[in-house]
Amino acid sequence: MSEFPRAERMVWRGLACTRLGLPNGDSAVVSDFGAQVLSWEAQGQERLFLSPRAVLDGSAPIRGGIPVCFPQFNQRGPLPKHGLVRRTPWHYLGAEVQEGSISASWCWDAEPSLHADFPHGLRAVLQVQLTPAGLRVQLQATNTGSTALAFTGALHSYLAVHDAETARLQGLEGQAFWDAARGFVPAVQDGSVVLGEEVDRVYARSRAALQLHGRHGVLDIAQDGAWPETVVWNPGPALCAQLGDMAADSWRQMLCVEAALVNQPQALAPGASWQASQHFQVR
Ligand SMILES: O=P(O)(O)OC[C@H]1O[C@@H](O)[C@H](O)[C@@H](O)[C@@H]1O
Repeated sequence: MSEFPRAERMVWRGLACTRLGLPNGDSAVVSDFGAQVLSWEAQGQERLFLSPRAVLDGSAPIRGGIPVCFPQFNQRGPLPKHGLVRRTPWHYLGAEVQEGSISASWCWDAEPSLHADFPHGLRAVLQVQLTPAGLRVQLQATNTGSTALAFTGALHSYLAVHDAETARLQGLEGQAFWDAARGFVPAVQDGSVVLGEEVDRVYARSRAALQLHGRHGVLDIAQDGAWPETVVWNPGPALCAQLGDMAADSWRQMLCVEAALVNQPQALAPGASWQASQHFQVR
């Protein structure tokens, strides 16, 4: 803890990271690998899930925290699942103190030669801002090449759940969705989302913040309109048992609530930029 907001470069569980800290004790740890937030502590509680079996040696995407899926969501295109940037180091740009808060940024650059299926110039910048009891993550994309491109993506936030029996996600009631775990059949959300069976749903974004209710209070989850969809994912016990980087009961400890761009790829003309953020606030 220190008197002022501060950013510290460090090695955290073997990974080059930046730790952001506030005078009230809140902190966030962000890895250069994937520009991935790995920990966010607010009001003395860890708010993100990081799998006890996460691979942290740079050989695979990290299971937990806030992976950045970009420039492709899931398997909706020819690139590796969830895109290129979650499996590679980003360049740390530095940190900036604002009144009562601190933010840090990372960038990732693609040249047309980077990947045969993505022959474009693209720059991604991720900014992570820590505020009292809050965390804002913003992704910016700029077409730095000479050809038009289109992308999909997500901030794949793994939120910590401390009591699977009573945890519930509110705020999606009445929203249209389809569930990849149930044959992609269009449906409308009835009531809260609870943990149990696998859910792999893509919802139309809700204008109002969602609320994750749990043992440690309520977490408000908001995303701006440039993320048109919200993905809610929990593998449930059967799929979780097949995931080598999850413990058998990890599905009971997390719920992914992802700010996403899935259904309609975003076009970017040469020189054009796009940006969108997701915001978490403990009540
Ligand atoms: O195991 P991965 O590649 O990190 O993906 C996890 C999940 O990510 C979600 O965003 C997808 O909707 C799921 O279909 C997918 O299984």
